[in-house]
Amino acid sequence: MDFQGTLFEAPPSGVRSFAGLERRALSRGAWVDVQRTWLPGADEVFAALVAEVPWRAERRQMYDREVDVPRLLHTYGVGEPLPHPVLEEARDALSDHYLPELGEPFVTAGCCYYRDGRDSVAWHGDTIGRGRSQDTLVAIVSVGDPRRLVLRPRTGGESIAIEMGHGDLVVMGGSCQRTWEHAVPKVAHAGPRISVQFRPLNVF
Ligand SMILES: O=C(O)CCC(=O)C(=O)O
Ligand SMILES: [Fe+2]
Repeated sequence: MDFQGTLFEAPPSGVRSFAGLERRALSRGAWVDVQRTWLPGADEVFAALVAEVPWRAERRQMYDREVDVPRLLHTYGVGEPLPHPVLEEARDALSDHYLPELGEPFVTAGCCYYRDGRDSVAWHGDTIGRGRSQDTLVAIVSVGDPRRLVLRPRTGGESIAIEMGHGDLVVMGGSCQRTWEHAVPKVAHAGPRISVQFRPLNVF
């Protein structure tokens, strides 16, 4: 390798490049796409999200008591500006790239803040709304410490795990929300991680 070689290396790909996207077909028409280190400026995006998202803790009823949902949340609805311009570019690039399959744009951005390894989300599908009955896509951009996204078929069977690292893109597609479930399990040690999930209209 001569010195000049490094001068001609490809620049960081940015959100318009899906060249490294890898699709993994799951059963029953579900699939996941993974593109590592996709989001440029992931450090800056992480800092902007920590500082600017109006994070709220949710409570939910668990048997006879109310408990904290173990992560902080905020959702940006249709037309609401996102806390960093790169996230808007990312959403628009995803809308363009997946248009042939999805047939509509991504319009909302759900944000989740996992403060440490005790924060998590239990097994679920994003089935409030159309995900219950129709194929759809949910695109996740992850920043901060890596955490595992685990997926399992609803009918039973082996689960798979995908590590979501700083700047990675993971897209769940096809029947994934209704035929599979996903979770982010607790771990003994983890620093903060923020997930941004882009969804089309009426998918939650
Ligand atoms: O943390 C993640 O990336 C996944 C979050 C998730 O599945 C959800 O909020 O529906
Ligand atoms: Fe989900």
